[in-house]
Amino acid sequence: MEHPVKHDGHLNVNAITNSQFSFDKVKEIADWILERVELRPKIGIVCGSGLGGLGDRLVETKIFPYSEVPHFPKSTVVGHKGNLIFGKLNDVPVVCMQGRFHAYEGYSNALCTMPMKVFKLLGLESVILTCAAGGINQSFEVGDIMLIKDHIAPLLWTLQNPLVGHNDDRFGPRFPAVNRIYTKHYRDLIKEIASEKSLELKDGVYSSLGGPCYETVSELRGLLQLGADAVGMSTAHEALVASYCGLKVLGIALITNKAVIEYDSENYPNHEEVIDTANRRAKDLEELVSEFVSRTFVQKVDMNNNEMSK
Ligand SMILES: O=P(O)(O)O[C@H]1O[C@H](CO)[C@@H](O)[C@H]1O
Ligand code: HPA
Repeated sequence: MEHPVKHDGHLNVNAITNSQFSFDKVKEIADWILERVELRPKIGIVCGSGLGGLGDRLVETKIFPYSEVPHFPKSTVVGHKGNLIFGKLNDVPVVCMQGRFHAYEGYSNALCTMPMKVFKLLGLESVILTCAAGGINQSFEVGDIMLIKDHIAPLLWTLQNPLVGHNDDRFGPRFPAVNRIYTKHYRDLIKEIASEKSLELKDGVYSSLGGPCYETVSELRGLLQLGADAVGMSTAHEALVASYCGLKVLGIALITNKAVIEYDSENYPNHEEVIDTANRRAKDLEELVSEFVSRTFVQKVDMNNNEMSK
């Protein structure tokens, strides 16, 4: 597709636009993968900080370190291993990103969300985004698991939005609606699974800022006023691009620390606590996700059989 903005015969690609990942470039990545893997998963999983154990649960795997995948950058954050894994989770074919890319690593939001476009071209229908987050909601405890029902992402209100730039309709529409990013029937299903497992699931709004610094007390108070329950530095832009690409989205945040909303408190957030909590609580989250994956798959097979018998 012809890019509308040209300068001296070259594409006028700003540092931060989705033009960095044109359809052809994303297709090159997807084709490279498809040539090397036989599995054709419908579900993708992104592992948040310290939550890479989900990837280790896969069997019959084919593992690509990000360094081997064309146009994939390095994962530089502790708790993000940097592997793209194809395999089976609870007998269901999945692709798992064991580690994500963050804007504070120096990557544009277009790059951070590029894997969602790759997922689309791999033929995926859904993505499960997991993340570590600080609990702003004062009733949340460290270790709680929060189902994301919506997000507040101030950076997406600016030209840092990864959809800024030439729109390629093969990915999604120019003006996507974003009031239903986190798929309702996925949220209902995971609540049902959690209740069967007697696991308490909080429901809340995830907010995301750019990082890498944690938030000031006043920023957190502001986010609380806006209706945020948790805060992190990822996920919202991935959810946006996944939904724009037509993927169904499930978002789960592990509350790894309490956001400090008292001035002059002795407490402060730190990545060691984030990783420790994630390691401690990963098992419940992994089991929830595994069960969710097999139930959605079974529902899908049922639906297809019903469709075929009609
Ligand atoms: O969102 P994930 O990748 O889970 O990680 C969260 O944890 C890190 C901060 O401790 C930040 O990267 C924040 O976004
Ligand atoms: N703030 C931002 N990102 C985070 C936090 C936090 O408190 N905890 C985990 N990721």
